[in-house]
Amino acid sequence: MHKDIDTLIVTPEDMGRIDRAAALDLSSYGLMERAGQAVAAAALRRFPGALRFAVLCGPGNNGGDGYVAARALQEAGAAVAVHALGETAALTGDAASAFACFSGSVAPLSAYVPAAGDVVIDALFGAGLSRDVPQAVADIIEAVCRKAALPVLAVDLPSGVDGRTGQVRGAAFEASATVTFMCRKPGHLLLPGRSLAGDLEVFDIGIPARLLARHADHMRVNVPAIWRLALPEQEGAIHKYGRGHLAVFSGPATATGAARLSAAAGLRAGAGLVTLLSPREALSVNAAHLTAAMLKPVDGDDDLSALLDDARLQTFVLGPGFGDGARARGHVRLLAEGGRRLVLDADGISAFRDDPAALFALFSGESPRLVLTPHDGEFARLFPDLAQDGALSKIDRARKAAARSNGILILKGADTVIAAPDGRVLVNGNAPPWLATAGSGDVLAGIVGAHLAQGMPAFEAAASAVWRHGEAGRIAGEGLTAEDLPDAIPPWPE
Ligand SMILES: NC(=O)C1=CN([C@@H]2O[C@H](COP(=O)(O)OP(=O)(O)OC[C@H]3O[C@@H](n4cnc5c(N)ncnc54)[C@H](OP(=O)(O)O)[C@@H]3O)[C@@H](O)[C@H]2O)[C@H](O)CC1
Ligand SMILES: [K+]
Repeated sequence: MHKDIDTLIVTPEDMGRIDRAAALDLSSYGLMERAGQAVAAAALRRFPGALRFAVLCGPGNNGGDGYVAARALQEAGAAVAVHALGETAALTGDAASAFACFSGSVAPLSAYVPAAGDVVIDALFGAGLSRDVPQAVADIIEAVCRKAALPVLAVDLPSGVDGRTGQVRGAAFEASATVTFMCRKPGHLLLPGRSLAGDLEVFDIGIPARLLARHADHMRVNVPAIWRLALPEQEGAIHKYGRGHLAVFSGPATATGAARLSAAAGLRAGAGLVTLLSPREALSVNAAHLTAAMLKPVDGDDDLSALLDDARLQTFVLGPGFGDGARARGHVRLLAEGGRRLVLDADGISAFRDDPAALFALFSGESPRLVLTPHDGEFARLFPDLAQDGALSKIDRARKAAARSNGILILKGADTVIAAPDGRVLVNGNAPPWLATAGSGDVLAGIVGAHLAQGMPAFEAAASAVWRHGEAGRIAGEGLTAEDLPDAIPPWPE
């Protein structure tokens, strides 16, 4: 995968390892000093009208960053009130040094009374939050965010947001902005953490990139640089079969629209040919609405078997509006045994709810050629134990599900996660909120199918599809319907 550290996502645990490795060569207090200075600079830049900065400092190194920021703000001539959670005498290591360098007074957290004109610098907990916040902190959060509605600048993470999962531990600040260090953490990208962090600034405190790359797991933000090298050939492949042939299964006559949305998206996303495989009873309704896509009758496994004699048909989308679970299972078996690539969505996923292992067995053992596109509810049907395990982050869930199914997982949502069986994970961030509309998932399945049909490896096909789908949502704009999305699919990024 691409090496740039700007896209790297690092868990708090890995960041701790990286800090310890960095401390062998660099002063760890130097890192804290730069972190705290960056927070003070962001505070002055973002809140020029602040009457006072209320710096709330916790018992660990997040609090240490707070003491450095408080000193820097004071030196800049700003009014500062510092409040500490717990005994400052109990501070150790770098946090104790940062506290010792701060010459102003420090009052207990409980004595903080939010005042109009205050900007709160939240340095209570960062990467080290290990359980629900204490009641005293929940009370302060309530007073600051709800009652006084003061602006908050969070140090590393809004206190209460779990950096590994993005989940709220008891209560969490809602920050206008967050300054984090070196790399984004999962909690900055996964909901609800992403929306609680506000504007995110990633500040380089001087940890060498080689340490980050060596100690980080394979998690990144989904940006074009990651899959650009896997894009299909743009020139030369003139023949339309050269751009791949995608086949999309239609549902019954009463539910054909979803598959047509997938088919339209597949054409727009670059498949040379798209064929809709329709039950005979739905042929006329499909024919009435199709222009560029072709149409073939498929009622049962015999029809499909005959079709699979055509070696040009390598890529299929099954699920949008499909309905019939038993038929879906039969088709999926034939496609798997025929070595085909498959995007399994919606009803295609639900068809395996009683025996997910049967699905995984069909696609085991080779490089992935199954792409699963569940939302949370569909995910729970195939992976009930993972869905119920509250300790897992969305990243963990997608990664474990990919390993179990030997498929690429697109775990959908406003914070869609894409995972491969080999452990690579991407978190998507370009989807506008209005993309969550009926039929949007059918369009995504069609784009993935088109990318697979053009010969992209499954992980890159999925990741680039999620990205283009997000861009299409942005381009189509607020108020879009799913019908608007295929035409808004952008060309490949430069
Ligand atoms: N490279 C970097 O990114 C740098 C980051 N820095 C900053 O350091 C923090 C992480 O510091 P750490 O000391 O590991 O963790 P915290 O300060 O976030 O919190 C640990 C202390 O908080 C206590 N704790 C944890 N959860 C709770 C809770 N729910 N209630 C009460 N107390 C809690 C914990 O106590 P334990 O009893 O669990 O031991 C600790 O006392 C990072 O976020 C950055 O801000 C550095 O500046 C250097 C570089
Ligand atoms: K914080």
